[in-house]
Amino acid sequence: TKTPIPELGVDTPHTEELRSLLERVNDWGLDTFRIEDLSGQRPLTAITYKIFQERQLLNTYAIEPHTLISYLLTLEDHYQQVPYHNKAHGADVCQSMHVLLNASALDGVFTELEVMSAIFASAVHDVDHPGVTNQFLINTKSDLAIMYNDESVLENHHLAVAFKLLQANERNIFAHLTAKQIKTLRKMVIDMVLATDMSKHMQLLADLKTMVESKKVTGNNIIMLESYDDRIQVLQNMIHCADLSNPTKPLDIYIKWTDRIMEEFWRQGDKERDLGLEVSPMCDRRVASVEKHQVGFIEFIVHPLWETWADLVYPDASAILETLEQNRDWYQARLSSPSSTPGTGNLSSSPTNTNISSSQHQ
Ligand SMILES: COc1ccc(C2=NN(C3CCN(c4ncnc5ccsc45)CC3)C(=O)[C@@H]3CC=CC[C@H]23)cc1OCc1ccccc1C(F)(F)F
Ligand SMILES: [Mg+2]
Ligand SMILES: [Zn+2]
Repeated sequence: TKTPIPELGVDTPHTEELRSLLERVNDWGLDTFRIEDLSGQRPLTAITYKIFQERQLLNTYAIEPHTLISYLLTLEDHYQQVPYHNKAHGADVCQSMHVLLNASALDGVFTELEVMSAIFASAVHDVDHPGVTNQFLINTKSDLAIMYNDESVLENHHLAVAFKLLQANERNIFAHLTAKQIKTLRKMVIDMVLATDMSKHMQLLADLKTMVESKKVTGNNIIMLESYDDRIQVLQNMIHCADLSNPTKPLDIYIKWTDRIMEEFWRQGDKERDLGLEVSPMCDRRVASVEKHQVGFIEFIVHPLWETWADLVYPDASAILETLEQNRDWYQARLSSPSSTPGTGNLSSSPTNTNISSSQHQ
């Protein structure tokens, strides 16, 4: 006899409002920040629990609700309180992956196990992120860099933490999977989370372009993926797209993510300065060029990736690509013309030019 689980998996006085917000879990641009506030600071548990229910994964894999909630709450508690790579980002990438999996060009393409692997991988993909880059961990000869020999240090750590948490019986959500299913899920989750290391970006994108050029579809425009390599390559690009989806979201949400990543990189710069290390150019709050970074990020990384993804699943991601291009133009415009109203030094914040410091950092 255990304590009954609340309807939405989390204890909150805002059940009505949270329920209606979670009804929109299938929509691109869901406001994860609002869900964080309404769920008692449990966005990852609330969103992932809703997605598992929505996809009937608890029934398909005989997952006990208590076990899923226990795993999700503990997973969420292992996300660190850093400005960007915190539990809200985990929740956001998980929900974004959920929507990407619903593309009609992918209808019936992935098995239930592959779908659960993708949702799980997204939810865990940045767990225990310390708010500094791989390069910083390597440069400072951190225990993590020593442990993982400078290779995808963060991403290896996220995976190890995620799987370690499964070892407790009360958290083992995969207890009723066969040995073969667990083996397959584990390999796919490892392959997906390792693919979120930005140093793999160029290779991932090159392979995706090759796949688009040789795209094979069925009669009703559904992509055919024969080999494991093809299937995992698409799933790797999906989690990578979800991880790089901030600039494709509604502008007010995108700006909040920008504020958070800037603060996280600037705090790293502060640490580098205090350690007498060379401050990475993108981490120096004294040479703040927020708009320049966003325009560069979209031009060189985000748009090439999303343009290729939009080709693969055409026409499913066209609206997302449209929003990305509008957001790029917005930042571009603020780059060329200084702010119209004098005195508001902060240029990267919301259209109403509110002061950056007013935005909430976790
Ligand atoms: C919402 O905004 C961002 C969200 C996530 C990231 C993330 N960035 N990166 C890397 C950081 C280094 N990168 C580059 N370094 C130098 N020159 C260029 C030129 C174009 S990219 C790039 C490539 C992207 C990560 O590894 C993070 C972890 C995993 C996924 C994505 C995360 C970056 C955001 O804004 C951009 C940015 C912000 C602040 C400073 C610099 C940048 C900058 F534009 F530089 F990225
Ligand atoms: Mg990461
Ligand atoms: Zn991430």
